[in-house]
Amino acid sequence: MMKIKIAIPSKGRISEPSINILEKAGLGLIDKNNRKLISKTFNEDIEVMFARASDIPEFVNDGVADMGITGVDLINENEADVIELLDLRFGQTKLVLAAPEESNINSVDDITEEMKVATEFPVLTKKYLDKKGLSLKIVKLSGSTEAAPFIGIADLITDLTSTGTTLKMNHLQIIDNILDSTIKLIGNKYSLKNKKELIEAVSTSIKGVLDAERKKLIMMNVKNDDLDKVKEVMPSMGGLTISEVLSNEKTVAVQAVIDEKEVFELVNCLRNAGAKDILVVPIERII
Ligand SMILES: Nc1ncnc2c1ncn2[C@@H]1O[C@H](COP(=O)(O)OP(=O)(O)OP(=O)(O)O)[C@@H](O)[C@H]1O
Ligand SMILES: O=P(O)(O)OC[C@H]1O[C@H](OP(=O)(O)OP(=O)(O)O)[C@H](O)[C@@H]1O
Ligand SMILES: [Mg+2]
Repeated sequence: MMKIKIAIPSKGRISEPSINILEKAGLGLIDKNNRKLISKTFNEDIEVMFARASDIPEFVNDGVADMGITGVDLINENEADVIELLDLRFGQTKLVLAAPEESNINSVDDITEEMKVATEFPVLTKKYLDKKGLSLKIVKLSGSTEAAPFIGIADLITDLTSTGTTLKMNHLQIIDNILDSTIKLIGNKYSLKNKKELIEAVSTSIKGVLDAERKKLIMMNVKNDDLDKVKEVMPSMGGLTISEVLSNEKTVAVQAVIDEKEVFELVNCLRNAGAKDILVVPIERII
């Protein structure tokens, strides 16, 4: 019987969201708390392997794992030849080139060849510098890159930023954008052929979770006399389900899937149109 392994980050900021999305997709982890490297899931053909986010691109490239969850920054830094299956819509960040605010580097044009750049991303940084026709020395670090200019080991850095707080706290300013990154579900090229069905099943389930995140199920009771008014204010997407409620007054139950952005306004309109017992319910998956 075919089995697949999905590599997910064992720690760090993208570990928990990765586990959550698998759980919502129906792939709850059975051994997630006992520090095992491999966990079974609710599906006996699908296992999860815990790894560092930075190792996952290579593991999926090499087929150690059939699928994986990791960032675009790390996929590109490792030059992994993997298939991108889904954008998981979290971990938005940018790789930027930055210099001390109090320096005379205000744009790429101010960079000179004797300068050094510190980074956790030497491959992406080298490619970027090559494109700009610059051949600076790259100092490879494995964290706290923002401190490099102030301890005198580099003039510039490239690092990830999302809120911008870390750059600001370290008195650094952005000189250029190098890469936009989010977290992706990726697949091994060969597994995608040999284990197509299982991989597609995982991918479809996770896509269902993502689709559901922005939707709500809305349910209400409506007297027959008010039904036309209610129908008028409901958005047409996907159609309404209308079923008879057994009660003295002629009443129906109406339900529909709506965009979460519409909820606030719609609930008010529905009340004014005569809807009663309005329920707004989260949806786990839409397949
Ligand atoms: N500040 C950030 N905001 C959003 N996403 C980020 C940020 N920093 C990193 N990421 C994304 O998270 C991925 C994993 O980061 P990383 O492995 O560094 O985990 P971490 O949470 O920073 O833990 P660690 O303490 O091990 O560095 C990165 O490759 C990147 O895609
Ligand atoms: O723009 P911000 O929201 O401030 O985020 C940027 C910071 O987040 C990451 O560091 P992380 O917290 O992962 O620490 P690390 O350097 O130990 O990886 C990144 O390396 C930056 O330092
Ligand atoms: Mg980090």
